[in-house]
Amino acid sequence: MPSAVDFRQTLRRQLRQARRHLSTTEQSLAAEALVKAYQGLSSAINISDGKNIALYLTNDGEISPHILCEHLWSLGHNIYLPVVKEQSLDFAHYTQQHLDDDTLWHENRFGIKEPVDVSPISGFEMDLVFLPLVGFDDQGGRLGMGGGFYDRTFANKSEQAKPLLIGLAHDCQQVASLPMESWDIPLDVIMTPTQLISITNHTQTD
Ligand SMILES: Nc1nc2c(c(=O)[nH]1)N(C=O)[C@@H](CNc1ccc(C(=O)N[C@@H](CCC(=O)O)C(=O)O)cc1)CN2
Ligand SMILES: Nc1ncnc2c1ncn2[C@@H]1O[C@H](COP(=O)(O)OP(=O)(O)OP(=O)(O)O)[C@@H](O)[C@H]1O
Repeated sequence: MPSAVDFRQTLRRQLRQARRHLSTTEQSLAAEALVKAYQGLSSAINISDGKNIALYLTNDGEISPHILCEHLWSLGHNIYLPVVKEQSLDFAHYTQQHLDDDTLWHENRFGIKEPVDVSPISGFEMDLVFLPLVGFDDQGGRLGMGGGFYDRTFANKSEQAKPLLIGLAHDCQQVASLPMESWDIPLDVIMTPTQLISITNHTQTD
């Protein structure tokens, strides 16, 4: 019988392939649809101005938060991107200046760009964290790239405490049920181009 680890690896390979095979048009429409999904979220919970919000730069066919990012900047939120440490993540401030200045960036060991920031801050200083993912289920289960970075970063988070963890995904990344491991931190919300799935009870972010 295949082990749970083998099962996660097989699923990871299949779901990564599925998202990489989406067309450029499908990717653009999906990125745009996230703004609508976010508007649904912010009308359901109270997200006041000037929040600290973590996004990510798209990689390997992930749904792109770049249009959502422009929207959040326009609302006056502070945007952060993950910075890979040894085994977990800190978050670096990301501003519109980064869009046209290559010197403000460097590449991490996975070839993903990170803002150069001498004092990135802890994930617990975020109000909302949008997480990339490979697979999800409707119970808040998340399968990531396999590094355990987000799980370690939020390992001591109690339910209800900030930040609100929101998985972003294409619809083709949904699976019926993911086997949860002891270290897996469940998502509070999942946003796809067509769904806003709320797992925990949250009425506001402050
Ligand atoms: N866009 C994005 N940023 C992210 C993550 C992510 O999943 N997506 N992470 C989520 O934790 C962290 C980085 N973890 C990652 C783990 C593996 C790979 C990856 O592409 N692995 C390749 C091998 C690349 C290499 O070693 O050079 C692979 O498995 O094919 C990327 C990011 C922080 N930033
Ligand atoms: N809190 C933790 N403490 C110690 N090890 C952990 C913790 N969280 C995860 N790990 C380890 O990280 C490894 C990868 O975990 P997992 O497969 O759940 O990563 P992932 O969620 O897919 O990755 P990512 O969050 O980077 O996208 C596991 O082998 C697990 O042992």
